[in-house]
Amino acid sequence: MSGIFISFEGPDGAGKTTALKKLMPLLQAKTDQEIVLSREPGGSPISEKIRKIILDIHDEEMDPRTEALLYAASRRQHLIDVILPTLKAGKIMLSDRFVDSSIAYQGGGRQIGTREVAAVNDFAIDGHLPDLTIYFDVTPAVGLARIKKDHEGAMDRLEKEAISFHNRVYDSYIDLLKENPDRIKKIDAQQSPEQVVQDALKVITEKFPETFNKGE
Ligand SMILES: Nc1ncnc2c1ncn2[C@@H]1O[C@H](COP(=O)(O)OP(=O)(O)OP(=O)(O)O)[C@@H](O)[C@H]1O
Ligand SMILES: Cc1cn([C@H]2C[C@H](O)[C@@H](COP(=O)(O)O)O2)c(=O)[nH]c1=O
Repeated sequence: MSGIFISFEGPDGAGKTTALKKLMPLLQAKTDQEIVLSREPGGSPISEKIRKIILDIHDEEMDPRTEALLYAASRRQHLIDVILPTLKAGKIMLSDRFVDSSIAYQGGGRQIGTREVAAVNDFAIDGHLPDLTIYFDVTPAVGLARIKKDHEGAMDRLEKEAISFHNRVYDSYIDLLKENPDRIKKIDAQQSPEQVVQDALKVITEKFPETFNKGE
């Protein structure tokens, strides 16, 4: 039995974390394969340590390329510690963010360049791309308003960036969607939380009908 790797992407405040919590039990009810949920940056002990450095609001002077390398390093360790063992065991891996986040945030947002950031990440991921990526589409204005309402006083270093940064991230995601129509599927994340979960469930079960076939 081979595993399935699904990543979840979107601008800050898109609602991925909220949706994943509700999606997990719904998906698990449709398959006998175990589902593992993780996140980036982080997801394993070393990667979580790197996460703290990257998102620390006091690291104002962090160079953009240092930031890109840290995200890639965190990703590499997460891949080795969690993603590959999960897939090798025939389980289903759900990751809240993966390589597309680096292309959008560091490539586009930080203006390092998508090819440059992809090259660094090629070294880190060694060809291991998700089988499916669900992109939560929300405008930066809506996403940031949600975050401000939720935890304005505890916003991280990336969330605190200017709206121009978040607009570039958004534009890069749209480019990624156009460039990867088979792998990346968009859902409207400005709908109600319940509808967002239903749409994500539909995309996943339609893509892998033989895996998510319980209770049909
Ligand atoms: N569909 C929705 N409509 C309105 N508010 C939502 C919706 N989904 C999530 N939210 C709210 O938006 C905020 C951000 O949601 P969440 O943390 O799930 O987003 P996220 O994609 O994980 O963000 P980030 O990547 O920035 O951590 C939370 O306060 C959450 O309750
Ligand atoms: C993986 C990854 C993430 N980011 C950014 C995106 C968010 O602003 C934070 C992560 O916080 P979250 O609340 O866990 O979503 O980091 C990035 O810039 N590059 C990446 O590769």
